[in-house]
Amino acid sequence: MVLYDLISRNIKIKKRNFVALGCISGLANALVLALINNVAENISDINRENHILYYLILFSLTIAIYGFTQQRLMTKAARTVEKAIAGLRVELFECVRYTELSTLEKIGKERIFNTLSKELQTISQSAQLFVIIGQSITLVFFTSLYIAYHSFVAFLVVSVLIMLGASIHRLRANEIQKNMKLSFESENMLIHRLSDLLDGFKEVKLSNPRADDLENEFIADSTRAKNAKTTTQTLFATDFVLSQITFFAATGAMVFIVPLLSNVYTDVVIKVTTASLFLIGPITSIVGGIPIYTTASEAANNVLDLENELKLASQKAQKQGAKGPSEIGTFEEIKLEGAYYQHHRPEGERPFFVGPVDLTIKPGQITFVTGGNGSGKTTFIRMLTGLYELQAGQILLNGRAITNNEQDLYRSLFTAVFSDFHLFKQLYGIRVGSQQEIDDWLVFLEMNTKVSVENSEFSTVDLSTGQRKRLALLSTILENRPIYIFDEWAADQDPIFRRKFYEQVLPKLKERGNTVIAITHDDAYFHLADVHLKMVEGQLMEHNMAGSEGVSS
Ligand SMILES: Nc1ncnc2c1ncn2[C@@H]1O[C@H](COP(=O)(O)OP(=O)(O)OP(=O)(O)O)[C@@H](O)[C@H]1O
Repeated sequence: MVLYDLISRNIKIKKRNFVALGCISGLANALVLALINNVAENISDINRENHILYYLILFSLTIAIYGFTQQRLMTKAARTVEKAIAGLRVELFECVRYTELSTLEKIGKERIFNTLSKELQTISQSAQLFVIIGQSITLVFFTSLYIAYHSFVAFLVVSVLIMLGASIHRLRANEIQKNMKLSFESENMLIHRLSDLLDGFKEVKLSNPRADDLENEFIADSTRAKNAKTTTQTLFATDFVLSQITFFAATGAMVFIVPLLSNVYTDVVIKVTTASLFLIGPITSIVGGIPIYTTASEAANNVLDLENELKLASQKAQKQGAKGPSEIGTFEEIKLEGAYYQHHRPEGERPFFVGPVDLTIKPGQITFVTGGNGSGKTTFIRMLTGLYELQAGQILLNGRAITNNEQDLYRSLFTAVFSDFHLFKQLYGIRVGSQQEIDDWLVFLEMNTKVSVENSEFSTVDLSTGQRKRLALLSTILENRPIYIFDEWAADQDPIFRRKFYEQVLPKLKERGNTVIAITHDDAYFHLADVHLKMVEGQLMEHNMAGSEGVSS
Protein backbone atom coordinates (compact mmCIF):
# COMPACT_ATOMS: atom_id res chain seq x y z
CA MET A 1 0.00 0.00 0.00
CA VAL A 2 3.04 2.24 0.31
CA LEU A 3 2.77 2.89 -3.44
CA TYR A 4 -0.88 3.95 -3.17
CA ASP A 5 -0.12 6.10 -0.10
CA LEU A 6 2.72 7.85 -1.93
CA ILE A 7 0.60 8.56 -5.00
CA SER A 8 -2.49 9.65 -3.09
CA ARG A 9 -0.57 11.78 -0.60
CA ASN A 10 -0.76 15.06 -2.47
CA ILE A 11 -3.59 14.52 -4.92
CA LYS A 12 -7.17 13.68 -4.27
CA ILE A 13 -7.90 10.34 -5.93
CA LYS A 14 -11.59 10.07 -6.74
CA LYS A 15 -11.81 6.45 -5.62
CA ARG A 16 -15.54 6.23 -6.35
CA ASN A 17 -14.99 7.10 -10.04
CA PHE A 18 -12.22 4.52 -10.35
CA VAL A 19 -14.26 1.82 -8.62
CA ALA A 20 -17.35 2.60 -10.73
CA LEU A 21 -15.43 2.55 -14.02
CA GLY A 22 -13.55 -0.60 -12.93
CA CYS A 23 -16.77 -2.40 -12.00
CA ILE A 24 -18.52 -1.45 -15.26
CA SER A 25 -15.50 -2.52 -17.30
CA GLY A 26 -15.09 -5.80 -15.35
CA LEU A 27 -18.82 -6.51 -15.57
CA ALA A 28 -18.86 -5.83 -19.32
CA ASN A 29 -15.92 -8.19 -19.72
CA ALA A 30 -17.70 -10.94 -17.75
CA LEU A 31 -20.90 -10.31 -19.75
CA VAL A 32 -18.99 -11.11 -22.93
CA LEU A 33 -18.32 -14.55 -21.45
CA ALA A 34 -21.93 -15.04 -20.39
CA LEU A 35 -23.22 -13.97 -23.83
CA ILE A 36 -20.84 -16.26 -25.72
CA ASN A 37 -21.71 -19.21 -23.48
CA ASN A 38 -25.41 -18.50 -23.80
CA VAL A 39 -25.37 -18.11 -27.59
CA ALA A 40 -23.17 -21.21 -28.05
CA GLU A 41 -25.48 -23.27 -25.89
CA ASN A 42 -28.72 -22.10 -27.54
CA ILE A 43 -27.55 -21.35 -31.08
CA SER A 44 -30.20 -23.49 -32.81
CA ASP A 45 -33.08 -21.96 -30.78
CA ILE A 46 -31.74 -18.44 -31.35
CA ASN A 47 -31.45 -19.01 -35.12
CA ARG A 48 -34.90 -20.48 -35.27
CA GLU A 49 -36.43 -17.53 -33.47
CA ASN A 50 -34.37 -15.02 -35.50
CA HIS A 51 -32.76 -13.56 -32.36
CA ILE A 52 -29.21 -13.66 -33.60
CA LEU A 53 -29.21 -9.93 -34.54
CA TYR A 54 -30.44 -9.05 -31.08
CA TYR A 55 -27.55 -10.99 -29.48
CA LEU A 56 -25.06 -9.51 -31.93
CA ILE A 57 -26.15 -5.96 -31.01
CA LEU A 58 -25.99 -6.83 -27.30
CA PHE A 59 -22.55 -8.36 -27.80
CA SER A 60 -21.28 -5.26 -29.71
CA LEU A 61 -22.77 -2.94 -27.09
CA THR A 62 -21.06 -4.86 -24.27
CA ILE A 63 -17.70 -4.67 -26.07
CA ALA A 64 -18.23 -0.92 -26.72
CA ILE A 65 -18.97 -0.32 -23.01
CA TYR A 66 -15.91 -2.34 -22.05
CA GLY A 67 -13.70 -0.44 -24.54
CA PHE A 68 -14.96 2.98 -23.43
CA THR A 69 -14.66 2.38 -19.67
CA GLN A 70 -11.30 0.63 -20.00
CA GLN A 71 -9.87 3.51 -22.05
CA ARG A 72 -11.22 6.09 -19.55
CA LEU A 73 -9.82 4.09 -16.66
CA MET A 74 -6.34 3.82 -18.16
CA THR A 75 -6.20 7.50 -19.16
CA LYS A 76 -7.40 8.57 -15.70
CA ALA A 77 -4.84 6.35 -13.97
CA ALA A 78 -1.98 7.63 -16.15
CA ARG A 79 -3.05 11.24 -15.51
CA THR A 80 -3.32 10.66 -11.75
CA VAL A 81 0.03 8.89 -11.40
CA GLU A 82 1.89 11.39 -13.62
CA LYS A 83 0.41 14.28 -11.62
CA ALA A 84 1.54 12.63 -8.40
CA ILE A 85 5.03 11.99 -9.83
CA ALA A 86 5.36 15.60 -10.98
CA GLY A 87 4.47 16.75 -7.46
CA LEU A 88 6.85 14.25 -5.87
CA ARG A 89 9.70 15.34 -8.15
CA VAL A 90 9.30 18.95 -7.07
CA GLU A 91 8.86 17.91 -3.44
CA LEU A 92 12.11 15.91 -3.48
CA PHE A 93 13.90 18.77 -5.24
CA GLU A 94 12.67 21.07 -2.47
CA CYS A 95 13.75 18.58 0.21
CA VAL A 96 17.25 18.60 -1.25
CA ARG A 97 17.14 22.38 -1.48
CA TYR A 98 16.15 22.83 2.16
CA THR A 99 18.24 20.08 3.66
CA GLU A 100 21.48 20.74 5.48
CA LEU A 101 24.84 20.41 3.71
CA SER A 102 26.04 17.85 6.25
CA THR A 103 22.98 15.64 5.51
CA LEU A 104 23.63 15.86 1.80
CA GLU A 105 27.27 14.86 2.32
CA LYS A 106 26.11 11.85 4.36
CA ILE A 107 23.44 10.70 1.87
CA GLY A 108 25.60 11.08 -1.22
CA LYS A 109 24.79 12.36 -4.71
CA GLU A 110 24.39 8.90 -6.24
CA ARG A 111 21.40 7.94 -4.13
CA ILE A 112 19.66 11.24 -4.84
CA PHE A 113 20.24 10.92 -8.62
CA ASN A 114 19.10 7.30 -8.61
CA THR A 115 15.94 8.05 -6.62
CA LEU A 116 14.95 11.18 -8.51
CA SER A 117 15.44 9.60 -11.93
CA LYS A 118 15.13 5.80 -11.97
CA GLU A 119 12.86 5.19 -8.99
CA LEU A 120 10.30 7.84 -9.98
CA GLN A 121 10.33 6.45 -13.52
CA THR A 122 9.64 2.96 -12.15
CA ILE A 123 6.63 4.31 -10.24
CA SER A 124 5.45 6.15 -13.35
CA GLN A 125 5.60 2.93 -15.40
CA SER A 126 3.33 1.20 -12.91
CA ALA A 127 0.37 3.51 -13.65
CA GLN A 128 -1.36 1.24 -16.17
CA LEU A 129 -0.63 -1.71 -13.94
CA PHE A 130 -2.99 -0.39 -11.26
CA VAL A 131 -5.79 -0.42 -13.79
CA ILE A 132 -4.95 -3.79 -15.27
CA ILE A 133 -4.64 -5.44 -11.84
CA GLY A 134 -7.77 -3.68 -10.53
CA GLN A 135 -9.76 -4.57 -13.61
CA SER A 136 -8.48 -8.16 -13.58
CA ILE A 137 -9.53 -8.56 -9.95
CA THR A 138 -13.00 -7.27 -10.87
CA LEU A 139 -13.15 -9.70 -13.75
CA VAL A 140 -12.06 -12.62 -11.57
CA PHE A 141 -14.76 -11.58 -9.07
CA PHE A 142 -17.59 -11.47 -11.64
CA THR A 143 -16.43 -14.64 -13.38
CA SER A 144 -16.31 -16.39 -10.00
CA LEU A 145 -19.88 -15.20 -9.37
CA TYR A 146 -20.83 -16.63 -12.75
CA ILE A 147 -19.24 -19.97 -11.75
CA ALA A 148 -20.93 -19.83 -8.32
CA TYR A 149 -24.29 -19.22 -10.02
CA HIS A 150 -23.88 -22.42 -12.00
CA SER A 151 -22.15 -24.59 -9.39
CA PHE A 152 -21.25 -23.63 -5.83
CA VAL A 153 -18.88 -26.59 -5.53
CA ALA A 154 -16.99 -25.42 -8.66
CA PHE A 155 -16.80 -21.94 -7.14
CA LEU A 156 -15.32 -23.33 -3.89
CA VAL A 157 -12.72 -25.37 -5.81
CA VAL A 158 -11.68 -22.33 -7.90
CA SER A 159 -11.53 -20.07 -4.81
CA VAL A 160 -9.35 -22.49 -2.82
CA LEU A 161 -6.92 -22.91 -5.70
CA ILE A 162 -6.75 -19.16 -6.44
CA MET A 163 -6.00 -18.46 -2.76
CA LEU A 164 -3.34 -21.15 -2.79
CA GLY A 165 -1.73 -19.51 -5.84
CA ALA A 166 -1.82 -16.09 -4.17
CA SER A 167 -0.18 -17.34 -0.96
CA ILE A 168 2.79 -18.80 -2.92
CA HIS A 169 3.93 -15.26 -3.68
CA ARG A 170 3.51 -14.03 -0.10
CA LEU A 171 5.80 -16.77 1.20
CA ARG A 172 8.79 -15.43 -0.71
CA ALA A 173 8.06 -11.70 -0.43
CA ASN A 174 10.87 -11.12 2.12
CA GLU A 175 13.52 -12.76 -0.02
CA ILE A 176 12.38 -10.77 -3.04
CA GLN A 177 12.50 -7.52 -1.06
CA LYS A 178 16.00 -8.28 0.27
CA ASN A 179 17.32 -8.83 -3.24
CA MET A 180 15.65 -5.70 -4.53
CA LYS A 181 17.37 -3.62 -1.81
CA LEU A 182 20.68 -5.18 -2.74
CA SER A 183 20.23 -4.34 -6.41
CA PHE A 184 19.27 -0.71 -5.53
CA GLU A 185 22.47 -0.34 -3.46
CA SER A 186 24.58 -1.89 -6.22
CA GLU A 187 23.01 0.48 -8.75
CA ASN A 188 23.93 3.44 -6.52
CA MET A 189 27.52 2.22 -6.59
CA LEU A 190 27.33 1.85 -10.38
CA ILE A 191 26.33 5.52 -10.65
CA HIS A 192 29.23 6.39 -8.34
CA ARG A 193 31.73 4.48 -10.55
CA LEU A 194 30.25 6.04 -13.68
CA SER A 195 30.65 9.53 -12.16
CA ASP A 196 34.27 8.60 -11.39
CA LEU A 197 34.78 7.65 -15.03
CA LEU A 198 33.10 10.76 -16.45
CA ASP A 199 34.31 13.35 -13.92
CA GLY A 200 37.80 11.87 -13.84
CA PHE A 201 37.92 11.02 -17.54
CA LYS A 202 41.23 12.81 -18.16
CA GLU A 203 42.92 11.09 -15.20
CA VAL A 204 41.51 7.74 -16.29
CA LYS A 205 42.76 8.29 -19.87
CA LEU A 206 46.26 8.95 -18.57
CA SER A 207 46.51 5.77 -16.51
CA ASN A 208 45.66 2.29 -17.68
CA PRO A 209 46.09 0.73 -14.21
CA ARG A 210 43.60 3.29 -12.83
CA ALA A 211 41.21 2.60 -15.69
CA ASP A 212 41.57 -1.17 -15.11
CA ASP A 213 40.93 -0.89 -11.36
CA LEU A 214 37.92 1.35 -11.94
CA GLU A 215 36.56 -1.05 -14.55
CA ASN A 216 37.09 -4.03 -12.23
CA GLU A 217 35.15 -2.28 -9.47
CA PHE A 218 32.43 -1.41 -11.98
CA ILE A 219 32.26 -5.04 -13.13
CA ALA A 220 32.09 -6.25 -9.49
CA ASP A 221 29.19 -3.87 -8.73
CA SER A 222 27.51 -4.73 -12.00
CA THR A 223 27.80 -8.46 -11.18
CA ARG A 224 26.31 -7.85 -7.72
CA ALA A 225 23.40 -5.97 -9.32
CA LYS A 226 23.00 -8.71 -11.96
CA ASN A 227 22.96 -11.48 -9.32
CA ALA A 228 20.45 -9.68 -7.12
CA LYS A 229 18.19 -8.96 -10.11
CA THR A 230 18.52 -12.49 -11.49
CA THR A 231 17.58 -13.97 -8.10
CA THR A 232 14.57 -11.65 -7.92
CA GLN A 233 13.48 -12.48 -11.47
CA THR A 234 13.98 -16.22 -10.84
CA LEU A 235 11.75 -16.00 -7.76
CA PHE A 236 9.14 -14.15 -9.79
CA ALA A 237 9.41 -16.65 -12.66
CA THR A 238 8.92 -19.61 -10.30
CA ASP A 239 5.93 -17.82 -8.76
CA PHE A 240 4.53 -17.27 -12.22
CA VAL A 241 4.88 -20.90 -13.24
CA LEU A 242 3.46 -22.15 -9.93
CA SER A 243 0.50 -19.79 -10.30
CA GLN A 244 -0.09 -21.01 -13.86
CA ILE A 245 0.03 -24.62 -12.66
CA THR A 246 -2.45 -23.75 -9.92
CA PHE A 247 -4.67 -22.20 -12.55
CA PHE A 248 -4.50 -25.27 -14.79
CA ALA A 249 -5.22 -27.37 -11.73
CA ALA A 250 -8.34 -25.22 -11.16
CA THR A 251 -9.50 -25.76 -14.76
CA GLY A 252 -8.71 -29.49 -14.54
CA ALA A 253 -10.65 -29.68 -11.28
CA MET A 254 -13.75 -28.49 -13.17
CA VAL A 255 -13.82 -31.67 -15.23
CA PHE A 256 -12.09 -34.15 -12.92
CA ILE A 257 -13.19 -33.18 -9.39
CA VAL A 258 -16.37 -31.08 -9.55
CA PRO A 259 -18.46 -33.90 -11.17
CA LEU A 260 -17.28 -36.24 -8.37
CA LEU A 261 -18.25 -33.82 -5.61
CA SER A 262 -21.66 -32.82 -6.92
CA ASN A 263 -24.36 -33.97 -9.28
CA VAL A 264 -23.86 -31.56 -12.13
CA TYR A 265 -25.02 -31.90 -15.70
CA THR A 266 -22.65 -31.91 -18.65
CA ASP A 267 -23.76 -28.44 -19.79
CA VAL A 268 -22.89 -27.03 -16.35
CA VAL A 269 -19.45 -28.65 -16.48
CA ILE A 270 -18.90 -27.08 -19.92
CA LYS A 271 -20.02 -23.65 -18.65
CA VAL A 272 -17.81 -23.61 -15.53
CA THR A 273 -14.85 -25.01 -17.50
CA THR A 274 -15.24 -22.30 -20.16
CA ALA A 275 -15.54 -19.72 -17.38
CA SER A 276 -12.40 -20.95 -15.64
CA LEU A 277 -10.57 -20.87 -19.00
CA PHE A 278 -11.80 -17.30 -19.34
CA LEU A 279 -9.94 -16.55 -16.09
CA ILE A 280 -6.55 -17.24 -17.72
CA GLY A 281 -6.27 -13.66 -19.07
CA PRO A 282 -6.93 -11.76 -15.81
CA ILE A 283 -5.01 -14.23 -13.65
CA THR A 284 -1.99 -14.00 -15.96
CA SER A 285 -2.26 -10.17 -15.79
CA ILE A 286 -2.36 -10.26 -11.98
CA VAL A 287 0.51 -12.75 -11.61
CA GLY A 288 2.57 -11.08 -14.38
CA GLY A 289 1.92 -7.67 -12.79
CA ILE A 290 3.19 -8.70 -9.35
CA PRO A 291 6.92 -8.20 -10.24
CA ILE A 292 6.19 -4.72 -11.62
CA TYR A 293 4.03 -3.87 -8.64
CA THR A 294 6.66 -5.15 -6.17
CA THR A 295 9.43 -3.22 -7.97
CA ALA A 296 7.30 -0.06 -7.93
CA SER A 297 6.49 -0.56 -4.22
CA GLU A 298 10.19 -0.94 -3.45
CA ALA A 299 10.86 2.22 -5.48
CA ALA A 300 8.17 4.00 -3.44
CA ASN A 301 9.91 2.80 -0.25
CA ASN A 302 13.22 4.18 -1.50
CA VAL A 303 11.62 7.52 -2.35
CA LEU A 304 10.05 7.73 1.13
CA ASP A 305 13.31 6.71 2.87
CA LEU A 306 15.25 9.40 1.04
CA GLU A 307 12.59 12.00 1.70
CA ASN A 308 12.52 11.17 5.42
CA GLU A 309 16.29 11.36 5.72
CA LEU A 310 16.38 14.68 3.89
CA LYS A 311 13.56 16.10 5.98
CA LEU A 312 15.00 14.93 9.25
CA ALA A 313 17.78 17.49 9.20
CA SER A 314 16.00 20.05 7.09
CA GLN A 315 14.43 23.24 8.20
CA LYS A 316 11.44 22.54 6.02
CA ALA A 317 9.21 21.47 8.87
CA GLN A 318 10.00 24.68 10.69
CA LYS A 319 9.45 26.65 7.50
CA GLN A 320 6.05 25.09 7.06
CA GLY A 321 5.18 25.48 10.71
CA ALA A 322 6.21 29.07 11.20
CA LYS A 323 7.02 31.61 8.56
CA GLY A 324 10.38 33.22 9.17
CA PRO A 325 10.96 36.96 9.11
CA SER A 326 11.32 38.64 5.71
CA GLU A 327 14.38 40.66 6.65
CA ILE A 328 17.19 40.38 9.11
CA GLY A 329 18.52 43.94 9.26
CA THR A 330 21.79 45.36 8.07
CA PHE A 331 25.04 43.72 9.05
CA GLU A 332 26.83 45.66 11.77
CA GLU A 333 28.61 42.82 13.52
CA ILE A 334 28.78 39.03 13.44
CA LYS A 335 29.91 37.30 16.59
CA LEU A 336 30.74 33.61 16.99
CA GLU A 337 30.50 32.43 20.60
CA GLY A 338 31.91 29.00 21.38
CA ALA A 339 31.13 27.89 17.82
CA TYR A 340 31.87 24.17 17.40
CA TYR A 341 31.42 21.60 14.63
CA GLN A 342 32.61 18.01 14.41
CA HIS A 343 32.62 16.05 11.14
CA HIS A 344 30.79 12.76 10.98
CA ARG A 345 33.31 9.90 10.97
CA PRO A 346 32.92 6.14 10.73
CA GLU A 347 33.28 4.44 14.13
CA GLY A 348 36.88 3.87 15.19
CA GLU A 349 38.26 6.82 13.17
CA ARG A 350 39.57 9.90 14.91
CA PRO A 351 36.98 12.68 14.65
CA PHE A 352 37.94 16.11 13.33
CA PHE A 353 36.41 19.20 14.86
CA VAL A 354 36.73 22.96 14.58
CA GLY A 355 36.32 25.18 17.62
CA PRO A 356 35.23 26.35 20.00
CA VAL A 357 35.65 29.60 18.06
CA ASP A 358 35.06 33.05 19.54
CA LEU A 359 35.33 35.73 16.90
CA THR A 360 33.89 39.09 15.88
CA ILE A 361 33.60 40.22 12.27
CA LYS A 362 33.10 43.90 11.52
CA PRO A 363 31.75 45.40 8.28
CA GLY A 364 34.21 46.68 5.68
CA GLN A 365 37.11 44.58 6.94
CA ILE A 366 39.30 42.32 4.83
CA THR A 367 40.06 39.12 6.76
CA PHE A 368 42.52 36.49 5.57
CA VAL A 369 42.35 32.93 6.91
CA THR A 370 45.50 30.88 6.49
CA GLY A 371 46.59 27.45 7.65
CA GLY A 372 47.84 24.06 6.48
CA ASN A 373 45.89 21.61 4.35
CA GLY A 374 43.18 19.88 6.34
CA SER A 375 43.54 22.31 9.26
CA GLY A 376 39.82 23.19 9.11
CA LYS A 377 39.64 26.49 7.17
CA THR A 378 36.81 25.40 4.86
CA THR A 379 34.94 23.82 7.77
CA PHE A 380 35.22 27.11 9.67
CA ILE A 381 33.90 29.08 6.66
CA ARG A 382 30.94 26.70 6.40
CA MET A 383 30.22 27.22 10.11
CA LEU A 384 30.46 30.99 9.78
CA THR A 385 28.16 31.13 6.74
CA GLY A 386 25.57 28.85 8.36
CA LEU A 387 26.18 26.04 5.82
CA TYR A 388 27.06 23.73 8.71
CA GLU A 389 24.71 23.87 11.69
CA LEU A 390 26.72 24.51 14.82
CA GLN A 391 26.77 21.58 17.23
CA ALA A 392 27.61 23.92 20.12
CA GLY A 393 27.84 27.67 20.58
CA GLN A 394 25.98 30.33 18.66
CA ILE A 395 26.14 33.02 16.02
CA LEU A 396 25.02 36.50 16.97
CA LEU A 397 24.09 39.06 14.34
CA ASN A 398 24.16 42.63 15.64
CA GLY A 399 24.20 41.26 19.20
CA ARG A 400 21.21 38.91 18.74
CA ALA A 401 21.45 35.13 18.37
CA ILE A 402 20.30 33.76 14.98
CA THR A 403 17.22 31.58 15.35
CA ASN A 404 16.43 28.53 13.18
CA ASN A 405 13.84 30.52 11.24
CA GLU A 406 16.44 33.16 10.41
CA GLN A 407 19.09 30.76 9.03
CA ASP A 408 18.12 31.36 5.39
CA LEU A 409 18.16 35.11 5.77
CA TYR A 410 21.44 34.93 7.67
CA ARG A 411 23.02 32.87 4.86
CA SER A 412 21.85 35.45 2.34
CA LEU A 413 24.28 37.95 3.86
CA PHE A 414 27.04 35.99 2.11
CA THR A 415 28.14 35.37 -1.44
CA ALA A 416 31.00 33.00 -2.16
CA VAL A 417 33.41 31.45 -4.62
CA PHE A 418 34.37 28.13 -3.01
CA SER A 419 37.48 26.20 -4.02
CA ASP A 420 35.19 23.51 -5.50
CA PHE A 421 32.92 26.22 -6.97
CA HIS A 422 30.18 25.57 -9.48
CA LEU A 423 29.75 28.10 -12.27
CA PHE A 424 26.09 28.54 -13.23
CA LYS A 425 25.71 29.49 -16.90
CA GLN A 426 22.47 31.24 -16.03
CA LEU A 427 22.61 33.98 -13.41
CA TYR A 428 19.97 32.39 -11.17
CA GLY A 429 18.64 34.76 -8.52
CA ILE A 430 20.78 37.70 -9.65
CA ARG A 431 18.89 40.81 -10.66
CA VAL A 432 21.42 42.68 -12.76
CA GLY A 433 21.34 46.48 -12.53
CA SER A 434 22.44 47.61 -16.00
CA GLN A 435 24.17 46.10 -19.01
CA GLN A 436 26.81 48.84 -18.69
CA GLU A 437 27.68 47.63 -15.17
CA ILE A 438 28.18 44.06 -16.45
CA ASP A 439 30.24 45.19 -19.43
CA ASP A 440 32.46 47.37 -17.19
CA TRP A 441 33.14 44.43 -14.88
CA LEU A 442 33.84 42.12 -17.85
CA VAL A 443 36.46 44.61 -19.03
CA PHE A 444 37.90 44.93 -15.51
CA LEU A 445 38.11 41.14 -15.15
CA GLU A 446 39.66 40.96 -18.67
CA MET A 447 36.92 38.65 -19.89
CA ASN A 448 35.14 40.98 -22.34
CA THR A 449 36.72 39.38 -25.44
CA LYS A 450 35.69 35.90 -24.31
CA VAL A 451 32.23 36.19 -22.84
CA SER A 452 29.17 38.37 -22.90
CA VAL A 453 26.07 38.33 -20.73
CA GLU A 454 22.73 38.28 -22.47
CA ASN A 455 19.34 37.60 -20.91
CA SER A 456 20.99 36.91 -17.56
CA GLU A 457 23.13 34.18 -19.08
CA PHE A 458 26.83 33.86 -19.89
CA SER A 459 27.33 33.34 -23.64
CA THR A 460 29.66 30.46 -22.77
CA VAL A 461 31.21 28.73 -19.77
CA ASP A 462 33.51 26.50 -21.84
CA LEU A 463 36.62 28.28 -20.63
CA SER A 464 39.84 27.65 -18.74
CA THR A 465 39.63 27.05 -14.97
CA GLY A 466 41.07 30.50 -14.20
CA GLN A 467 38.61 32.16 -16.59
CA ARG A 468 35.66 30.24 -15.15
CA LYS A 469 36.73 31.43 -11.70
CA ARG A 470 36.68 35.02 -12.94
CA LEU A 471 33.09 34.52 -14.11
CA ALA A 472 32.19 33.02 -10.71
CA LEU A 473 33.73 36.15 -9.18
CA LEU A 474 31.66 38.32 -11.53
CA SER A 475 28.50 36.48 -10.43
CA THR A 476 29.24 37.29 -6.78
CA ILE A 477 30.02 40.92 -7.63
CA LEU A 478 26.70 41.27 -9.45
CA GLU A 479 24.96 39.58 -6.52
CA ASN A 480 26.33 42.34 -4.29
CA ARG A 481 25.89 40.78 -0.85
CA PRO A 482 27.37 42.39 2.29
CA ILE A 483 29.98 39.65 2.88
CA TYR A 484 32.26 38.01 0.30
CA ILE A 485 33.83 34.60 0.89
CA PHE A 486 36.74 33.48 -1.27
CA ASP A 487 38.25 30.04 -0.76
CA GLU A 488 41.70 30.13 -2.41
CA TRP A 489 40.23 32.18 -5.25
CA ALA A 490 43.57 33.29 -6.69
CA ALA A 491 45.11 29.80 -6.72
CA ASP A 492 44.31 29.29 -10.43
CA GLN A 493 45.16 32.83 -11.60
CA ASP A 494 48.30 33.96 -13.40
CA PRO A 495 50.64 36.18 -11.32
CA ILE A 496 49.42 39.38 -12.98
CA PHE A 497 45.76 38.77 -12.35
CA ARG A 498 46.52 37.36 -8.90
CA ARG A 499 48.09 40.73 -8.06
CA LYS A 500 45.07 42.50 -9.56
CA PHE A 501 42.75 40.41 -7.37
CA TYR A 502 44.53 41.31 -4.13
CA GLU A 503 45.49 44.89 -4.99
CA GLN A 504 42.45 46.04 -6.97
CA VAL A 505 39.44 43.70 -6.70
CA LEU A 506 39.48 43.30 -2.90
CA PRO A 507 40.03 47.05 -2.23
CA LYS A 508 37.26 47.84 -4.75
CA LEU A 509 34.88 45.59 -2.79
CA LYS A 510 35.99 47.19 0.46
CA GLU A 511 35.36 50.59 -1.07
CA ARG A 512 31.79 49.51 -1.89
CA GLY A 513 31.39 48.72 1.82
CA ASN A 514 31.62 44.95 1.38
CA THR A 515 33.31 42.71 3.91
CA VAL A 516 35.77 40.13 2.61
CA ILE A 517 36.82 36.86 4.23
CA ALA A 518 39.37 35.03 2.09
CA ILE A 519 41.13 31.73 2.63
CA THR A 520 44.55 32.14 1.09
CA HIS A 521 48.09 30.78 0.97
CA ASP A 522 49.47 33.85 -0.88
CA ASP A 523 51.84 35.20 1.77
CA ALA A 524 53.04 37.99 -0.57
CA TYR A 525 49.71 39.73 0.04
CA PHE A 526 49.13 39.04 3.74
CA HIS A 527 49.91 42.68 4.53
CA LEU A 528 46.72 43.76 2.69
CA ALA A 529 44.48 42.14 5.30
CA ASP A 530 42.92 44.10 8.16
CA VAL A 531 42.67 40.87 10.16
CA HIS A 532 44.78 37.76 9.69
CA LEU A 533 43.51 34.53 11.23
CA LYS A 534 45.36 31.27 11.28
CA MET A 535 43.84 27.80 11.57
CA VAL A 536 45.87 25.09 13.27
CA GLU A 537 44.27 21.66 13.80
CA GLY A 538 40.77 23.11 14.04
CA GLN A 539 41.84 25.93 16.39
CA LEU A 540 41.49 29.47 15.06
CA MET A 541 43.92 32.17 16.23
CA GLU A 542 45.22 35.63 15.35
CA HIS A 543 48.19 35.07 13.04
CA ASN A 544 50.70 37.29 14.82
CA MET A 545 49.85 35.81 18.16
CA ALA A 546 49.96 32.17 17.06
CA GLY A 547 50.76 29.95 19.96
CA SER A 548 50.18 32.62 22.58
CA GLU A 549 46.76 34.23 22.43
CA GLY A 550 44.04 33.03 20.06
CA VAL A 551 40.45 33.59 19.14
CA SER A 552 39.63 29.92 19.72
CA SER A 553 39.44 28.74 23.25
N1 LIG B 1 32.60 16.18 4.33
C1 LIG B 1 33.46 15.76 5.27
N2 LIG B 1 33.19 14.67 6.00
C2 LIG B 1 34.00 14.23 6.96
N3 LIG B 1 35.17 14.85 7.28
C3 LIG B 1 35.51 15.95 6.59
C4 LIG B 1 34.69 16.47 5.55
N4 LIG B 1 35.26 17.57 5.05
C5 LIG B 1 36.42 17.74 5.75
N5 LIG B 1 36.57 16.77 6.66
C6 LIG B 1 37.65 16.63 7.66
O1 LIG B 1 37.92 17.92 8.15
C7 LIG B 1 39.29 18.23 8.06
C8 LIG B 1 39.44 19.70 7.66
O2 LIG B 1 38.93 19.86 6.36
P1 LIG B 1 38.82 21.30 5.71
O3 LIG B 1 38.29 21.12 4.33
O4 LIG B 1 38.05 22.18 6.62
O5 LIG B 1 40.34 21.76 5.70
P2 LIG B 1 41.05 22.97 4.94
O6 LIG B 1 41.88 23.66 5.98
O7 LIG B 1 40.07 23.80 4.22
O8 LIG B 1 41.99 22.17 3.94
P3 LIG B 1 42.56 22.59 2.50
O9 LIG B 1 43.55 23.69 2.70
O10 LIG B 1 43.22 21.34 2.05
O11 LIG B 1 41.39 22.98 1.66
C9 LIG B 1 39.88 17.28 7.06
O12 LIG B 1 41.14 16.85 7.49
C10 LIG B 1 38.92 16.11 7.05
O13 LIG B 1 39.41 15.13 7.92
